[in-house]
Amino acid sequence: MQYVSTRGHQRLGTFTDVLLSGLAPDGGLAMPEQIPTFSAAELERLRGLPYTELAYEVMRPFISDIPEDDLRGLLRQTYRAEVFGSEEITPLTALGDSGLYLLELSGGPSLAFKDMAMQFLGHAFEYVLERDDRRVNILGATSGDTGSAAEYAMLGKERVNVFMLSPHGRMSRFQQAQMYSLNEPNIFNIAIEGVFDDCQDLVKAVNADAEFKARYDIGAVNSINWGRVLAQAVYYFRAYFALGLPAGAEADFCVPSGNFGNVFAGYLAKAMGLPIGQLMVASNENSVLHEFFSGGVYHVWPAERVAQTSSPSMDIGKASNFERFLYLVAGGDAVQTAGWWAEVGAGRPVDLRGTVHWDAVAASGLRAGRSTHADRLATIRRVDTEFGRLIDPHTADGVLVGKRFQRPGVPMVCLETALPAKFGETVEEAVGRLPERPAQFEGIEDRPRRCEVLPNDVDALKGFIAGQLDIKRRG
Ligand SMILES: Cc1ncc(COP(=O)(O)O)c(C=O)c1O
Ligand SMILES: N[C@@H](CCOP(=O)(O)O)C(=O)O
Repeated sequence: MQYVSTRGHQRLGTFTDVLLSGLAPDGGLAMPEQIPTFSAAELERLRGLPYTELAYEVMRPFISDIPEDDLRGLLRQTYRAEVFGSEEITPLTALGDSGLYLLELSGGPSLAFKDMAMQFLGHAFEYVLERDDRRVNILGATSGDTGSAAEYAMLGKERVNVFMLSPHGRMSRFQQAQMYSLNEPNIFNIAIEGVFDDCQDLVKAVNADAEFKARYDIGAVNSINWGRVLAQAVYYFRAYFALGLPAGAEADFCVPSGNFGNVFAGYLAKAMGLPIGQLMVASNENSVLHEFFSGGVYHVWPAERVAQTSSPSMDIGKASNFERFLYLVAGGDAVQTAGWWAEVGAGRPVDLRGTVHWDAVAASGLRAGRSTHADRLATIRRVDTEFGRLIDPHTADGVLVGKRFQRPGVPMVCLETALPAKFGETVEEAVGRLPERPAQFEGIEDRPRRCEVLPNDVDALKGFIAGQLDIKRRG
């Protein structure tokens, strides 16, 4: 399978090439040249497979440059009960007989769904770097969960350094502590004076400097990395089969969304033939995606408009992966996508109303809803009271929107994207008690912190990266 850029049909190589390179040289995102599909009979063959086997079947068509046995080995190394807390890896739990289900994705080391793909990336990076005798310096941006998942996945990996940008003071105390308390020679935490979108723009700006990128072997672990999206698609298949529906029957999914990576992975599963009906995008108060799906205009929000909310990982005004979705809406027309992103880059709206593209959006099954702080608290409280289940604020955004858009007789699977322990303050506000936290995280907020605060300035960031790598090189 070959990959191309969303902005120019530039050939980017095979899976391991795009795994290591992150953004395309033209600023676009990597997409497979075509999306392989499963027939109804093939889908039936996947029903009941253990997680690693299912992951192999879903991912294999996209990965032509890792031998079959090696890929199976990487997946077995990744998806283990000891790492994800259960043999099922992603258990599906019915919320009573409400027709709502929780897909549990947060049993991994950092207590958020990001581990599902990031653990795979950790093993895959190590495999490819050893095979090719290379090193990579990962530059990432986080609004709270990608950062810790990436750092836990890359801890102690000899050929990898992680430089992780986070918005200064905008994550939960637990999230900050998870990252900043690490004291490892290959992990560098950098708090940027800005919002998540500023952090992500810095990542893109560094990637746009081809000379710097090549000299310092810059790589990516955000969902701009195709490996993330691909590994995330697997659990949609898993959840669908766990519902035990008759062949071909539809299920709906609701996905708490910020950077549009998770829900795009669901769209990929749907495009591969999984019978997903509605795919709900649940936003918080930063409802730029809701604006698009309800009105047809995509107009990114400037940093000043992005509010600090109680589902902070979704405080995003410019959703990276949305570019992949619009590329598919345009039928893989990279020139059209590049045109739209020139508008986005200039801060202007992309208006699809009345166009064939808007018809394609309507046919995609994606819909959106949004939630507020009060909704979030009420949903956490209701799910606790009615179903005896404590959920985190992001999952609550999803459950609220999922319930709103439920169709009679069609199961609605809500993705649980983090454990409540990460957001104790908000959960306590909702139900009057703190959530349980795993023993290894007791007192984490009191541990010493290691984090560099930098201005929102690309040259300052490049200087920091170059300086730290020089120090390491000199030993
Ligand atoms: C807990 C949680 N929920 C939801 C999201 C939104 O997911 P995505 O950015 O893939 O849309 C994130 C961050 O990505 C998150 O950390
Ligand atoms: N919410 C994310 C933001 C980054 O998303 P990604 O999926 O593109 O890595 C976070 O928690 O960091």
